[in-house]
Amino acid sequence: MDRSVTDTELTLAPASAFVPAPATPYQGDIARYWDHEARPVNLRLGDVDGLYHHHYGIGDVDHAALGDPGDEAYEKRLIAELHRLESAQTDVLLDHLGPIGPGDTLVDAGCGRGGSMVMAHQRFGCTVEGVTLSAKQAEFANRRARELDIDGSVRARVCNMLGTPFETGRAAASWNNESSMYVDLHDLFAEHSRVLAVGGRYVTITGCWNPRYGQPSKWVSQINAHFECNIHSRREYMRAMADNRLVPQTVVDLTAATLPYWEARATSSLVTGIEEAFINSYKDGSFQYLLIAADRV
Ligand SMILES: C[S@@+](CC[C@H](N)C(=O)[O-])C[C@H]1O[C@@H](n2cnc3c(N)ncnc32)[C@H](O)[C@@H]1O
Ligand SMILES: CC(C)=CCC/C(C)=C/COP(=O)(O)OP(=O)(O)O
Ligand SMILES: [Mg+2]
Repeated sequence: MDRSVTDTELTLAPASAFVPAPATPYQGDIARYWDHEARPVNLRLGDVDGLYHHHYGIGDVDHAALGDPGDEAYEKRLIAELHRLESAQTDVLLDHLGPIGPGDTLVDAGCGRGGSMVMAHQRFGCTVEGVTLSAKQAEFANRRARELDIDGSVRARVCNMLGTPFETGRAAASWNNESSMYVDLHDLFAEHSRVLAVGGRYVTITGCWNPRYGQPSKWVSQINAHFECNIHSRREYMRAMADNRLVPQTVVDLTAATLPYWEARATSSLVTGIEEAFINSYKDGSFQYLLIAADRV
């Protein structure tokens, strides 16, 4: 396992005070990437209701709510609509966590600015522990939790998801929301398997390349270069889960459900230039947007 800090160090330090050294030079690059990230497509969407996401949306665009593209307020409505679809994505992930009660603890591996953690706490009343490589993201998530007065239940730490300080066998559920493409899947699932209670639930929503296409397409390579990540194949997910006592219970292909989000986003003023790669790779079958829910057995 790839540990960068000891349990004792994390127990003694307040959540935000201690920033461990990255376990690898790559992780240092990723920490810097997210420390400096401030794209309007993320901040302006988060400003809609204070839930800040770094993942994509699913579901149909409500064209009636959007109204006439010629209207002055159209762009504002489009931003609200894209944000609604991103929160809908989190809702679907949470739907697959199983029965969670207020006494339970959940783990968000690669928690970003914490939008999914807040939504999980608001739905279940439970404790949510998040980890991110970025000190800026952890500070942001913890500040939002304080503003919402839920900092007793929702906490982000700067920590490598491959070596967390969480107790073995305690978490009722854990997830990766678009964060598994930054790590080796065998190392990742070994750590989820360790922290989860037997019978606990693991859920990921992820983009993966489709082995039926053959190899990663040029669009998939473009997405990797854009985000400095390393998208895995669907087959790798299944194999690494099977090797780590995670048995897929549900696999949902969300590819068709995410296309309306991308097509709407491509028309907005907040485009980042990566929209074409997502749309083309989803359409040519080389890339899939999947939810996998697995039981820890
Ligand atoms: C695309 S963002 C997703 C954020 C969040 N899950 C969401 O849905 O808004 C990827 C996140 O993974 C985190 N990450 C990448 N590699 C990591 C690692 N080895 N340990 C912890 N976090 C990691 C990044 O710091 C970032 O917060
Ligand atoms: C599905 C895949 C392959 C995801 C890669 C991980 C990633 C960068 C997700 C979105 O983050 P973001 O919300 O910061 O990105 P953007 O700025 O494009 O909205
Ligand atoms: Mg985004």
